[in-house]
Amino acid sequence: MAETVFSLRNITKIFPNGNRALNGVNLDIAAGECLIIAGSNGSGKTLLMRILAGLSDPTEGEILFKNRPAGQHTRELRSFLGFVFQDADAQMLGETVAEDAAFGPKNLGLSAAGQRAEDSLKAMGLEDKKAYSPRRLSGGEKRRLAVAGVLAMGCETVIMDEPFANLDWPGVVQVLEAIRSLKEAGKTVIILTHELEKVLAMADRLVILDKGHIRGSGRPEEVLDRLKPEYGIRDPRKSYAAAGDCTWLDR
Ligand SMILES: Nc1ncnc2c1ncn2[C@@H]1O[C@H](COP(=O)(O)OP(=O)(O)OP(=O)(O)O)[C@@H](O)[C@H]1O
Repeated sequence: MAETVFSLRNITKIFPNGNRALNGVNLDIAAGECLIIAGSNGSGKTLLMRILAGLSDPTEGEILFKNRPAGQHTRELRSFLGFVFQDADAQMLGETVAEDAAFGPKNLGLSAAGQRAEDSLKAMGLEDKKAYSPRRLSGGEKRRLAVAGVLAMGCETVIMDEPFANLDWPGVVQVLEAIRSLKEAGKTVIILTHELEKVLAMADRLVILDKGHIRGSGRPEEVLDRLKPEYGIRDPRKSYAAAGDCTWLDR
């Protein structure tokens, strides 16, 4: 059994306006697993991962990083956990692709930031675009650049928030290739999405989040067998064509 790297214990988030966005969420994440957290818009996926990354505080609950309270290890956590945000443009900080990939390791004060950037750009198939402005990259390339940036920091865990948003098919394939290389490198990969059909084949485990509650967690097929229409997740094993598959439509 792989080592548990993160444990979220009883995480609850209540906003000042009374919105209970997360309700007693318990989740363990094992080293090297590829976990998909699926949920409809507003189910709490991003918030849960922002809390895991220390970017937002829970109202209640505890986050353990390697069995120790995460708050006491903020620096180690910063270089362990990389977040690829939904808006790839907001994450780009360099004038060139090479500069952008080197930004993270430089910021962490790591040695050989340029070499680290170069290696990670190669791993993401972007070595030919080093001199480009990041703005000139395609959507899929931008996401790969964001992954290269977290790899250059030496992150062992990569969270990807809606990595397929606004991508055409070649872009989707590029991101899937990036996920495959992360898996092959033994990284822990957490993917937040409502587009299960694109990425389910990569998953070791599927977690369903709905209105801030975990409704299922386990082997993808088993979790899908217990999907309820109100979770707002489409079972990717069903066809798009049959009206009978659209269980949430009034018939
Ligand atoms: N400052 C805030 N005040 C009140 N509610 C908030 C605030 N910020 C976020 N929320 C709520 O928290 C809930 C969870 O949002 P979150 O962004 O985590 O959803 P998500 O599952 O990632 O959705 P999406 O797929 O749209 O990105 C939403 O209902 C959102 O409206």
